[in-house]
Amino acid sequence: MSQRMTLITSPVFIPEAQLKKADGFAALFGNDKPLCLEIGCGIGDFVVQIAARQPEYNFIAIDIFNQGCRATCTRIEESGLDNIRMMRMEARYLLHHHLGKDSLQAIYINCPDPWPKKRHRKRRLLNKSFLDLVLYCLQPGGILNFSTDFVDYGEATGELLAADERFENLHSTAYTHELGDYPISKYMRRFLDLGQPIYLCRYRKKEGVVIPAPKIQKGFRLRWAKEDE
Ligand SMILES: C[S@@+](CC[C@H](N)C(=O)[O-])C[C@H]1O[C@@H](n2cnc3c(N)ncnc32)[C@H](O)[C@@H]1O
Repeated sequence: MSQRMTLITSPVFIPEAQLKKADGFAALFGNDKPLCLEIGCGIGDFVVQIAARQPEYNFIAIDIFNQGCRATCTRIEESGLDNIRMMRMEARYLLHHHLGKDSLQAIYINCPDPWPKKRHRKRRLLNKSFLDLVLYCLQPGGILNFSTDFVDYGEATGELLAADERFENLHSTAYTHELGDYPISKYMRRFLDLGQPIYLCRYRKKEGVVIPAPKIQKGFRLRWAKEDE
């Protein structure tokens, strides 16, 4: 799908070159609070809710969709919160190139693209090799949070995580429909309003788990418009 590109000049938007120049996220935020990441933040409604509740953490929100990045920047600015930054970046690219071993306190992935056709399932973000990368970047005790409205994606991810001994399940079942105080994103709201349950998985990386550095997979670097570089 082609995107209508607009230049993002928001002070909370961090082009990759700025991150490289700053030499890390602590310098960007001006403090070394633990870092959390939301992947595929859409219009940014979730990250603003979670960051407002947790001022003791810094949050990076990423999306590959230029218009979503714009909307997120506007939301962050309107919130007045100083613990969120937005980047237009592909998840695996960011994790491999800018977030290292044990660098994240939490990862949030809400309603990722479900790729419902069987022949497209291999394009889904959540799979075994992605989990290796997630585990490498999460610090011991760090939490992976995943939600989806899509039955097959929820069941498959719940099974994958429950079978992975490197994680401790924060719920008593592989996934749950009980959201508790978990913030509701735009897509989650849309499906809840239609009466469809959300599948929520929350898993903690166990202490003492050793993850070898995952190999970079080819083929996921997207081409950016010049102005976002
Ligand atoms: C279905 S929307 C969900 C948006 C939001 N999380 C919500 O729940 O309202 C999925 C979002 O993930 C983004 N996305 C898809 N693949 C991505 C990737 N590999 N890295 C970063 N963002 C991605 C899309 O651009 C889109 O904005």
